[in-house]
Amino acid sequence: MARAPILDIQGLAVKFNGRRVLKGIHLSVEQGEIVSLIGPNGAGKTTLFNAITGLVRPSAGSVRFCGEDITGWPAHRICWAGIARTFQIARPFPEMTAEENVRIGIWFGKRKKELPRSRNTREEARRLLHLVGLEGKEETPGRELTLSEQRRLEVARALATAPRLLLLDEIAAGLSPQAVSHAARLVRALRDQGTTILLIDHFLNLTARVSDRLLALDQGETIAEGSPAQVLHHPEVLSAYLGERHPHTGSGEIP
Ligand SMILES: Nc1ncnc2c1ncn2[C@@H]1O[C@H](COP(=O)(O)OP(=O)(O)OP(=O)(O)O)[C@@H](O)[C@H]1O
Repeated sequence: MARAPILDIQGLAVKFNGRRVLKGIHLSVEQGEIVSLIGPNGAGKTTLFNAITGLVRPSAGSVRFCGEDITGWPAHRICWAGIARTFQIARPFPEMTAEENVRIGIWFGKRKKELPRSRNTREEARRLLHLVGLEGKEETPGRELTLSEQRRLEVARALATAPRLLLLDEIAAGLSPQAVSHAARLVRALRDQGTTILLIDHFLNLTARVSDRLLALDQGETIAEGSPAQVLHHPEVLSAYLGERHPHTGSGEIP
């Protein structure tokens, strides 16, 4: 029997004040896949993340995770079920050290009791900081980290809840080419360790490098789905980005 997809979204719709912001999205993600959501400003990418993670309640449709219907569950229960996310604007606790920020995630994710006796929360936090490339920054307060480091800290904090599905919101936006390469390596390494990944990548920095599959949204609807090569050359995707006059280049070109 075929295994159920890890994430199965059917006909998902979200309204804000009567305005339809997501209009019946379908998306199925298999265990171990890296899938990117792309689309111009206001397409509905973050709203889709919010609906999956319980921050907004869908007006129609369903979200199933590992075969279980999690539609409308509160955010903390969805996190405990195994879905973690980062936010577009990283907000580490500014006065806490990087290590303390990650330990909070371990406590929140209720994982302490699952850790092997030999590994306490401090060691686990350090392992995760090392994994995201923040070794040497363990004692640095959140407010003193660079933008790129704060994003990596967000990823470590999300990983601290031991997710099976990780949702990464614009982790490569505004980063240097070197930091984008680091983010790409990190995403692939996380997948290789068994985490399924859904990315939002408005600026298309990571899309072609890491994704198995893309879902392109525009004005709350799916306009294309398929391999990066198929979707990035799809006429509706080109026209959605051109219509926006891409903010990266100002020229309307997809970078
Ligand atoms: N809480 C809210 N209340 C009302 N409208 C909202 C709310 N959140 C999002 N919207 C609207 O929903 C639409 C989709 O927004 P969303 O943030 O999901 O787009 P996006 O694709 O993530 O865009 P961006 O790339 O700019 O982050 C936009 O028109 C936005 O103004």
